[in-house]
Amino acid sequence: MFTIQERREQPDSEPDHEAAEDGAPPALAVRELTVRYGDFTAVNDVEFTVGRGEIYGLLGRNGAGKTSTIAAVTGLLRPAAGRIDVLGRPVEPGRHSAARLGGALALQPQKTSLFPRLQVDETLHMWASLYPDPRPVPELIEELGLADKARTRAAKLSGGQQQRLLLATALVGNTPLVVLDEPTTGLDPHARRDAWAVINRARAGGTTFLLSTHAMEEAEEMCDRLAILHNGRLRTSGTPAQIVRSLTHGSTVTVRSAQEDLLAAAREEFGADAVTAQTRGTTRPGTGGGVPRFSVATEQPERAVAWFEERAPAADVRIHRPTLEDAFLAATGTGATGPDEGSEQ
Ligand SMILES: Nc1ncnc2c1ncn2[C@@H]1O[C@H](COP(=O)(O)OP(=O)(O)OP(=O)(O)O)[C@@H](O)[C@H]1O
Repeated sequence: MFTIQERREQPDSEPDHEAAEDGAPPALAVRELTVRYGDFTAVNDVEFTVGRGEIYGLLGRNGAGKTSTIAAVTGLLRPAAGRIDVLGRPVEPGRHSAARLGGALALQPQKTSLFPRLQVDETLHMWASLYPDPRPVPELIEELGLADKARTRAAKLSGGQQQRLLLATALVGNTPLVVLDEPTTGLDPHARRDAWAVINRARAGGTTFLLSTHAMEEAEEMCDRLAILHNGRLRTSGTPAQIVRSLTHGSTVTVRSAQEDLLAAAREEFGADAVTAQTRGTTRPGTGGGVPRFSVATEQPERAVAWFEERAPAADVRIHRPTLEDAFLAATGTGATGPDEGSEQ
């Protein structure tokens, strides 16, 4: 667990996104946001800021409050409390709030928003007509890999093709801020990477993205910064590397070896506290289950591996570096405590 103080001391701590150097307001500022459904509080005092040209990710377990946050940001629901500014202008909730923001913001619609009888090109022309400065539809159809489906009705697209069409409807507005709710769910690995490339190209052109995702690889690859929501609260935020560092305990080297003195030697070399003997697991043939195992917590895994290679050349030695998924599990597991701890303030 970490504190705000600790995070501030990190050398690559987050830049201040309150305002760009030229004094321009950030793409998105969410302050003290609370969303309630009746008596139930789905989003509780959440704050974050997205700088211009950033890709900012919202992570959280099912029901954590991501979609509710997005709905408030895009003006689709009226928050119980808080303030949301897009490019310095307050979001006023209402059915046409995105349009009222003067084409500043586009939201990827839900699949149910597709008109089943409209063709791909017709769908995109319809969405393009809602914005003051839309992107050319044929160009976007090409970019999203839908050229051979341009004249196909939405109802006849596969699930993944519909997902790509939805991403295209969010991008066709050519807006400074694009909000995507799980943009790559249901896409095959090729299509997912194509979608990432499309998003990255738009970002290179200056577009800012707020996106929610359950895909840790996507969050790590795509997002400049992330916020993890847990039970409606902002649990932590920062760059993926900062979040991994702050919520995990460094690298581990796991060792399997039948060499009898190795465990004792490792305790002497790395310190008894750093070495954890594992209880024997499976003894299925070929799994190595019968061979004693232990792990070494270390900040210098390569040095530890070199030490084992010299000391026990036959040992099976592997490095496990903590991942964003490890950090996510630590932040949102049943043991996760202190929802405010480490929040970006
Ligand atoms: N219209 C609604 N009425 C009542 N409760 C709602 C409504 N919409 C969402 N909730 C509740 O608010 C909480 C947050 O829901 P939300 O959809 O924001 O979560 P999420 O993080 O987007 O989840 P998921 O990853 O499953 O999409 C959940 O407990 C959900 O049941």
